[in-house]
Amino acid sequence: MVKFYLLPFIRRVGICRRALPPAGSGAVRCTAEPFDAWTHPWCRRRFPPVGNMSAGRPFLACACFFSDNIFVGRYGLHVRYRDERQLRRDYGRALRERGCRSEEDFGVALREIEAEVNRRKELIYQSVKRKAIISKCYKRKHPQVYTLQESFLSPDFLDIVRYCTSPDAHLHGLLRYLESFSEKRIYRLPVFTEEFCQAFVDELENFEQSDMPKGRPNTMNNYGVLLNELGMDETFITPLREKYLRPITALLYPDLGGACLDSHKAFVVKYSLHEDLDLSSHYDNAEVTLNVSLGKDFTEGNLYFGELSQDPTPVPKYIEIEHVGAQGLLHRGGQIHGALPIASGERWNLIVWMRSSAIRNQLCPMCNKKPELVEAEGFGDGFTEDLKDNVLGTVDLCSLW
Ligand SMILES: O=C(O)CCC(=O)C(=O)O
Ligand SMILES: [Fe+2]
Repeated sequence: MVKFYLLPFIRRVGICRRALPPAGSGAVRCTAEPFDAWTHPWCRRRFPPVGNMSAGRPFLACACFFSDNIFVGRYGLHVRYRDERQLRRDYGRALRERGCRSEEDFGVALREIEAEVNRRKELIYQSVKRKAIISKCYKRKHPQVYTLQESFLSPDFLDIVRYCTSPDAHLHGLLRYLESFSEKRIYRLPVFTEEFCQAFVDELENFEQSDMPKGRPNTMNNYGVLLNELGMDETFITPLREKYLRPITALLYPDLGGACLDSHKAFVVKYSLHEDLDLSSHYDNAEVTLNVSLGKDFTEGNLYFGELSQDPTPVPKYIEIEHVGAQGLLHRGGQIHGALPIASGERWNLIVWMRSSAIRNQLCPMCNKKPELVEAEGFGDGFTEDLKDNVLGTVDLCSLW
């Protein structure tokens, strides 16, 4: 495992809560984590503990985060960046075709890319700082929305979860409850109540209007809120994923680790006429994504979905899907997708990128290689040190959960 310079960073600000076990030490194998986990009502299987560890192992990131999938907004292009020469060689033509014609244009793009690489290198440190300030100084308007309660969830969603956790649940039975879109394994389901969505968006607007420090949700969305920085991970998103979503994804996406989605990155994206209007085509750093429409009032802004990133076709077939308030879409993270421009109003959507360490430890979905692991904070990018030498093995571990 590559030891990266992020750990000194983290230690310096005094927030490091763990030490990585020395490579190859028995500690990696430790699964004796106190399981205050969710227990499946019928099979009594226990799910991994809430928190930022997976079976006793800290979450990690892949080093490709600092060089791959860098989005050059002005040309709508994702690039891999090592140095200027490599950029000219690998992307000179694609950039020219997109309007980057002069040396001056190229210089501007290069500076944009370098700024993004530097932003990524500073990201953990900045995010930890923001989170600490928000937790100390931000005055919540609707404190109740920070802790998931069953009353926030649509009764139809609870029926679906009940079905999925019943002893004889199977995929075809579940599909009767969901709206399916083509063969792309995209499904619509009710998630929240309208009242919850309104209170949640009102809270997010209150935060947005405050003078608290704010990070960008991801490399492509400029507006919205990172929910871990707001303090919603442990009390809201983790129980939502573990107790409610995972029984559903276990049936829908068993091949993607749907039964063992053990971490996430959750954020809210916001589109309005004077901010972001749309979202370019991309795939998510996730095995499975949940996208819930929270409101407010808007027109247009549909999502579109193409092929899987690993199966590009010469003429990709896109389907367009409308947002339905308080309802969510589940899709594979690797499914190429984007959002069309809104024509009026404001659109807020909750996005949960759910990750399975058992799957991504084999292949990083962002660089398509065996991940080069680097230390990270919180859930990192959902990787863990490989258990391939462990007697449990990753597949067994997955089915244990
Ligand atoms: O705009 C949306 O609703 C989709 C956002 C999205 O795909 C993402 O942030 O990964
Ligand atoms: Fe996405």
